[in-house]
Amino acid sequence: MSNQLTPEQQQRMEENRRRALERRAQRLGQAASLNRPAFSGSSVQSVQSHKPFAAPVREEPPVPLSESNRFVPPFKKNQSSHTKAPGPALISAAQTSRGVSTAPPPRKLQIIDAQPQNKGQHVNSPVLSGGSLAVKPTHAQSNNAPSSNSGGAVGSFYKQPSKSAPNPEARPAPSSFAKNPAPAKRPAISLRGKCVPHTEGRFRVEVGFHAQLIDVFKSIPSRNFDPATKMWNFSLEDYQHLMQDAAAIASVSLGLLEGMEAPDIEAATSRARDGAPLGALLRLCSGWQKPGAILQGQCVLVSPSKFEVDIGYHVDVIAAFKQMPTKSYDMTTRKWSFSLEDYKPLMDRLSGIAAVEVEPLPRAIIQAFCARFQGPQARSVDIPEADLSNIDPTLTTSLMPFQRVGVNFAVSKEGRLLLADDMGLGKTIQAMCIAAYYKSEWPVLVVAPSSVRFTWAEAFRRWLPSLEPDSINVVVKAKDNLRSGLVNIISYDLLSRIDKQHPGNSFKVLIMDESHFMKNMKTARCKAALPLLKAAKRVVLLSGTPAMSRPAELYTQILAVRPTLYPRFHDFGVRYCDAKQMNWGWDYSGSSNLAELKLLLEECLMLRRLKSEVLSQLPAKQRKVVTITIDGISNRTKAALSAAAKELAKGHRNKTEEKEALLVFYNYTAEAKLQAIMEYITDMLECGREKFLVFAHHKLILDHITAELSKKDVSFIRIDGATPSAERQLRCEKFQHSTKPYVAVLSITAANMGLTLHAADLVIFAELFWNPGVLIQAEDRVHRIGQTSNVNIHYLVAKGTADDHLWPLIQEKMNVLEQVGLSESNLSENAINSSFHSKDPNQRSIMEMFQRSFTAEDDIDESLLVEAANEWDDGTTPTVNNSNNKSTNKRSIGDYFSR
Ligand SMILES: Nc1ncnc2c1ncn2[C@@H]1O[C@H](COP(=O)(O)OP(=O)(O)OP(=O)(O)O)[C@@H](O)[C@H]1O
Repeated sequence: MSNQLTPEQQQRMEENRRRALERRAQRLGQAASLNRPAFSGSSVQSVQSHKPFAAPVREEPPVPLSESNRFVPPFKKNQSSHTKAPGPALISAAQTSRGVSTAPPPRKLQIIDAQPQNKGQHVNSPVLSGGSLAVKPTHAQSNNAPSSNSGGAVGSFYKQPSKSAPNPEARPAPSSFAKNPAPAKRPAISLRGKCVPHTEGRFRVEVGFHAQLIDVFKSIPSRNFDPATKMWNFSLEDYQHLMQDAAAIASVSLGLLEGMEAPDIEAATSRARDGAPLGALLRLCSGWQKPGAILQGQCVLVSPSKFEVDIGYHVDVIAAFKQMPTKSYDMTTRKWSFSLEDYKPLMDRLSGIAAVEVEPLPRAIIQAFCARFQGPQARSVDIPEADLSNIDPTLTTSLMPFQRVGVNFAVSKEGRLLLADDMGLGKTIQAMCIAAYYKSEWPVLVVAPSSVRFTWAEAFRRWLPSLEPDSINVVVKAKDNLRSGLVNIISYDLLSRIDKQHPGNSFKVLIMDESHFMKNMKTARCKAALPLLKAAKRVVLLSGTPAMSRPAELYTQILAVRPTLYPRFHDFGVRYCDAKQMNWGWDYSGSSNLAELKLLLEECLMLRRLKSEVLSQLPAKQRKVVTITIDGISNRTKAALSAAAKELAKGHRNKTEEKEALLVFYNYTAEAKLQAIMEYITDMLECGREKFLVFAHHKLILDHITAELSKKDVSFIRIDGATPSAERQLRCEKFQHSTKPYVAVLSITAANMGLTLHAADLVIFAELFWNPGVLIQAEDRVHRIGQTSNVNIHYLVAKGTADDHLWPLIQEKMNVLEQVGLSESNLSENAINSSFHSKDPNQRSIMEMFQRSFTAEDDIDESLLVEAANEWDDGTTPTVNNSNNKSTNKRSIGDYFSR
């Protein structure tokens, strides 16, 4: 690509430069008129005069503000200092700390650069250049990074630094975290700025251009750039976050916002150690390439406290290794590893060997594990127990020990995490508890696959009974209000049709269920979630399978939780996706350094427990009610369903008629659930459930599922009444031994016994059946000897259908079976769904009718039932009142039961 600028470009640059100079002159003029120092690169502070994070040394006179632009901070803690402040002018941060406020003394963020900027460098030009880094196939690819969008699917999640932006890796690393910077190396602050009140609830940063600072701005969720003033403004919520990140830029000093607490940089950096301050460690991340090197190697983190140097043989390298006190050589892998406390001394030695180039640990790793570089005395602290006393005891007392650990982890990460527990480990209850911990910041938004929206609503009702039922808002139409409830639940698909930019549509607490739905930045789902993620303070991502095939799929989720960890996808891709430059661009489909990635995720944002790890805490069978919706059904089915319900509510002359009416209702229920059932199965597949069983009763449903699976090219077996006995075993074997995703589509009545399918641990009941004994037998196709996991049973239950009556009936009968020891898990404990306990006397009587009609002693001949269902499926709709309106050539349902 040519470096020549066109005359047009040159003219534009010149104009920009002129404008920038004008702006700067204006600022200097304003500053002079306020009788205070201007933000200038020339006002270099004496390095002797301060320590990082010590009380400010630069005394700024009060900034006069008029009454109209007086800023009232939202934090009670400091408000007194303002309300008591005399006169129209606000007192400065320094004065506040000294005189009035009880808050800890605010500190001026002054950062020391190891390598001072060029004197005379203009504040409006990028402070540091990208450097001239050698591009090598393995290590130096990031210097050849593509522009923001070349990150493929994920390149533009949070706006990435543009190609022209200097590479932050190539700049001297900040030393803001140094406790005792070496005096000789202390740098100059080249750019000063300050935070001032903006509109209500926001502040802006008045500062000149600094590429690295712009990167920080762009990583702040609530950022907004005002083109008129050319200034960035942010929500006060992000103040601490921004100031902490800005503090890491050595050459920048930002004045505190009046009335705000000083950012807790000390806490963030207290882990940095004397021997290897973070700044010094971060400096190793840049400038490590050696154009003349003949041997290349790489440092890789291999445990939270150890790193390995992957490099070929070189006598000087081995000599350097041998001098390290914590050295360890693995004879099998032939690799040397060291404790992190030896990282800096070793890297210093290796950098002195001209022929050898060793890629350092990435910046993200250094920041995440900074405490571990301090040596054995500074190993990680236990995660503290979160105070859950303000949360409904129904929820907190039910948490299993590992779930409590999950909540503690989330709180220790300030409500931003990826909870990646194995399926069925209760991510829902943990997420609700985490959200409830931050209840003062509600309303909360839950984004979930559409098939489980109502299940979420039920879960909130069940576990947080103190919530008013009408405070739970399930958004079903694009024009519905997204914030009408305290708890709001919406599907990913609907989200993409709602105006997220609407100021009223942002949430501080966000739960994204099945967050791998966002794995591809290009999808509408991901784009829809983006503005919400940027604005949220607490982000709880839930997924049992955050990445299904490659690490690149994790990127958007990492960015959603920790935007500053890997702000550029390309850097992530080079380290963990084995990025390769092809003719057509970069290929990020590979994987590399996976063990290190796992360590990084676990340290910073991810918690994942496998069933095998917590098996002793789990019941052997875990049943779950999945509330599905039949909203999308045709008017014809809707009308038929309600006619069937009405017919059932009428008195009936005899038992046969009663049964017939019930079965008609049951049959129409099958029709109504068809679409939602398939939607749920599709979601399960998309969530990475590889092998599972789906039981249904109606041929209509079995046919529909198998047809749809064929269309999706998903392998399946089907066993129903028409499957010859010899064939059954073969099909089971096929399912058991297959290594690819497989679904077993089974008839409740024809495949509930005699089959072993324990290669799966998930059973979905697409339909209910009135005989719980049959259901338990069906469940036991996976829950049997040979099963090494606990099994999950999902019952799909649709409101407004026969399920309303069948489900309580099943629950009651299962409880009876459980009491006599015939059902292993207590359904009322594990799968209770209070809204299905109908108090409506009319519904109750229908349920009793079901109970009466299908009691054990009067059990229906299953084959007749199947035949009846088949008849229905064949398109002959039996009439409710068979005596008046009987089909001439087909028997009605009533015929099957009149004996
Ligand atoms: N502490 C608990 N006490 C009682 N029931 C629980 C508890 N934790 C989870 N469950 C039940 O276990 C079932 C599975 O929980 P949940 O659906 O939250 O799992 P999950 O991790 O989200 O699974 P998936 O990844 O399949 O969605 C649900 O019926 C839930 O109510």
